[in-house]
Amino acid sequence: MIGLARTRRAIGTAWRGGPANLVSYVSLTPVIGALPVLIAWLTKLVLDGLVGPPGTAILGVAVALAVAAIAMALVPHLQEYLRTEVGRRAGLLALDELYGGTERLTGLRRLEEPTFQNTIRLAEQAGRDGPSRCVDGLLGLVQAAVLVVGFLGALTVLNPVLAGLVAASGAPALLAEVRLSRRRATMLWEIGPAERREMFYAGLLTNLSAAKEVRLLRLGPVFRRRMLRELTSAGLARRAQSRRELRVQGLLAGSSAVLAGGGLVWAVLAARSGALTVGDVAVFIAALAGVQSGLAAMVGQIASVHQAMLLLEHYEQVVDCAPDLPQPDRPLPVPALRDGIELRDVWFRYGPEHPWVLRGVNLRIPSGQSVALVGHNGAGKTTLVKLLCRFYDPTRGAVLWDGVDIRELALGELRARVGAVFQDYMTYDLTAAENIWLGDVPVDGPDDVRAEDAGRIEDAARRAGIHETLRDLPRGYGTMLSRTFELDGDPEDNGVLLSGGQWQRVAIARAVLPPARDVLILDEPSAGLDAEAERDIHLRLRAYRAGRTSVLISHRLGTLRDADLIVVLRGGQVAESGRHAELMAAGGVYADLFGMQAEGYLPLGTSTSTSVG
Ligand SMILES: Nc1ncnc2c1ncn2[C@@H]1O[C@H](COP(=O)(O)OP(=O)(O)OP(=O)(O)O)[C@@H](O)[C@H]1O
Repeated sequence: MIGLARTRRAIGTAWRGGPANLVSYVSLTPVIGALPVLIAWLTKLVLDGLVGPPGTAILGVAVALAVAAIAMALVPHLQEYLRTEVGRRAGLLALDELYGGTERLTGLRRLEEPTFQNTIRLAEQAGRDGPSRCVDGLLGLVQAAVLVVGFLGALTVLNPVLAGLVAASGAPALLAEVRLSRRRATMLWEIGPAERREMFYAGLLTNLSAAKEVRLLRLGPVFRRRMLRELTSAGLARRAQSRRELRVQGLLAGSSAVLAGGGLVWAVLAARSGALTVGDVAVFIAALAGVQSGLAAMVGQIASVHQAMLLLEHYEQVVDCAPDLPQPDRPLPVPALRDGIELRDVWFRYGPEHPWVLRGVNLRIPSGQSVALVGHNGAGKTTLVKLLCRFYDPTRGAVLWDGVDIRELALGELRARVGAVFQDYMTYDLTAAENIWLGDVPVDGPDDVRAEDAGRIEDAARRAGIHETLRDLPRGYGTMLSRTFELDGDPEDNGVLLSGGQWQRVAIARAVLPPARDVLILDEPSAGLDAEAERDIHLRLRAYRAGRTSVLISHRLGTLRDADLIVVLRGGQVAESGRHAELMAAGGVYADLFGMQAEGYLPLGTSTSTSVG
């Protein structure tokens, strides 16, 4: 049943890719199957005519044979063109569907599962050629079946026993091939992790972003050896499979050859005794070879369809995957934030096997105010803001938007109201303008920057203090910020690389491009900036944030002094909260951390107790 549904789906994809191509491809298939049978019979008639009594009319048969031979020479090329065209278009649709499926995964959890990554890799493989392999296999099966039936008919006329034997020899071959293909699909799944690791190590050897460390730490040899180790282990599994196939297919081919040899001897002896004509011998030889090769092709196609089906299972797992974040039947619209966001007794861990990161956090982020999150590394600050964006749902408790649980809200609308610069922001191998423009791309809008976007892109760059730098690049905002791709295929244009701080400003420009986000999250927005630039960006962002709700994370506590509320996370809970002066007066964790940082800026031997606060 599943196989039927999968076949229907594969054919449906090929049909949607181009019905005319598919119909032509299908129509040619039985023709190609029948042509060799026709040619063999016409050959027999010509041969019998030649050795028969003088005056037998063979010209018409000879012309028909020539036409059939010409068709046999040309039609397969046309079929091959149609086959690849159907495959190309079906692959395009299937991949579109596949990545559409991954878009339904609005959270991060599934993407963090290694098994799901393996599934995606095989699904991509299956999406690229699975539907076309299915269609090719089915049509190949029809083509081979026409050939087999035609020749089997001829063989039955000449030697019914041998015809029966040859036909029966197909059954064990079919069983063996289906088992082999199942084994092959399992092997592909099993070597998936090794192949992904192999690609990872190979990538490290050539990635620009890894190049500095790889060279300085001379990691090339270790990564190369690890890559080879993974490749070898995958290769061993592939070799075991190849050997298995060699054994089985060798045995099958050997028994076919013995059968064919026996048949040939019989035909020659029968011709000697006058039971067969020369033409009969010719058609017998062609029929024997035709039935055997047709059966082998049928078995091969069945195995190929079977394997494509097994791989399409991974494809379906991705395309039909349920959303990783439950969606309400009727999501509520997300109005502009009026009151504030509240975390109510939020508990969170990344999985049942992981430790708790947040343990009953209660926190209010009032609308229009700036809230700073402070805490040691791993305290859960980034995790908390990821929950605000609903990349994950709390394990217990709730995040409320103006009193409504964000699980009840339309996720797209919620995210449209939240802007963020994460610690691990993206650096896109695209132009400067595109790197900023990506901050506000309408879902159904154009795929490229338009001339009229230039003004707001520059405004955002100005707000992030990066306008002059981008303007002065060789091609201004049209300069490629990458050495990986050239601009418009121009080999002369290598693009430029920005410094870490400059990239950070580009990421900030991307976040502040939209006219108004209700909430702005800045996770270490100035970590890569020098002191002057840090002050500059904070002044700019303060002006931009004025009156908006913002959540700031920074280890440089000086930049958080003016926040309306400073929240210290410790042990997965809110350890203390208040304004800077209150927390300093309380003398708790924040005061300690602030004091330690301030000490670093004082002359050696000076105490902070009297100097900061
Ligand atoms: N995707 C993840 N899967 C499993 N554990 C994670 C994941 N992301 C973070 N963690 C763990 O959760 C804890 C909190 O991480 P988080 O990034 O929230 O800390 P943070 O306070 O932002 O730290 P930092 O100041 O270093 O940025 C850490 O122990 C981390 O190892």
